[in-house]
Amino acid sequence: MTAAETIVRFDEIRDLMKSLLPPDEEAAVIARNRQAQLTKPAGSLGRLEDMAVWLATWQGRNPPSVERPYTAVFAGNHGIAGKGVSAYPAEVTAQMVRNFIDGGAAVNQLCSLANADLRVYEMALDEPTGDMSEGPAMDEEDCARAMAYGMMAVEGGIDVLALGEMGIGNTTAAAALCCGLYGGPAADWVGPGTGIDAARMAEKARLIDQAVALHRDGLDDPLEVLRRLGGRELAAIAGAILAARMARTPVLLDGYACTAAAAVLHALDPRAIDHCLVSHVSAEPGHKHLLQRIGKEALVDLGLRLGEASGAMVAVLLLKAAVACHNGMATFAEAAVSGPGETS
Ligand SMILES: Cc1cc2ncn([C@H]3O[C@H](COP(=O)(O)O)[C@@H](O)[C@H]3O)c2cc1C
Ligand SMILES: O=C(O)c1cccnc1
Repeated sequence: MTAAETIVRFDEIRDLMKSLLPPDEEAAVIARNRQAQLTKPAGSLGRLEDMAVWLATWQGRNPPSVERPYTAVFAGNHGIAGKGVSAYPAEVTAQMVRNFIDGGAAVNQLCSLANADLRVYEMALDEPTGDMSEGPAMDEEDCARAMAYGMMAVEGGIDVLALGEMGIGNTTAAAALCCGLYGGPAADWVGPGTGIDAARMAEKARLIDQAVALHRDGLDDPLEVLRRLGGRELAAIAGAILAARMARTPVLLDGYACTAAAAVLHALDPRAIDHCLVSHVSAEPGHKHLLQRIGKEALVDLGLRLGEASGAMVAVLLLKAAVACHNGMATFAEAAVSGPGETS
């Protein structure tokens, strides 16, 4: 495999996409069989059962474990933020990075609760990407390097990788990625983000429509969509998802911005995000449409619209619940409990 630190071109990313590890079907069968023997009516733990089987399948081992969750939050700044698309100023990105380091953000509290290591990856915050409504957000090297940076965040020995982002203006980038990948008017994909009013939301959509029109000749290629309409933190998320696949590390995606980054890989090859679960459905309205496009159902709907991997961390807690039951419960035989239709 190409060493991530040397990647500067999309062709190198395309090469990596050719060697996606398949699911470990043997691990999946073992986990599913175990679920069938545990002391509960068949299927009664619902999606907790699926989560345990998913974890075993993509970790490629039984029993699956969630002792070492790792949370990566990528931070980037966006040229389009200068056009008033967010309720908050661009400085907040760097200020929130400081807050993450000092332990004061929502994601810090959730990581403490889940016993997860949190790492924040700052990506050239003083040099925002280009304004997509006037030109490409990034050149190929900047975008490929951002993806490679995300790949390097994936270390060995991680049980599950929770991904998140921080970047004022990035719900605009997320909506633009969706428009670029799936088409439709931007109004179908935009939302209030940090809390803009209807007039600013209309302007947000107008700017995205302008950007998509400007870049229309390059939008057949999902990596070009990412380069022209995305952002560094979103490219890094895509890179981290890809590297996690190579490392047999299951991934929990966060909200709209994070899923939009994953959708770029899905557009390149629908199998590329099979090892990812969508943690929650964001209150950002485009997220629901996006989940339909990529064929995934979120674990929960809590009305979150924060980002930072906050929803992914709630999902880590659910995953811990799933694994505790899966690994710790007695089987019918062990507990001498009669199975369905058995008489004692
Ligand atoms: C204090 C604060 C903390 C945040 N944590 C995540 N976001 C979230 O809001 C931003 C996206 O919304 P928009 O596109 O409207 O700018 C991202 O940085 C995202 O992670 C935050 C935003 C703020 C203001
Ligand atoms: O769902 C998200 O990713 C989201 C929503 C609002 C603000 N920031 C992120």
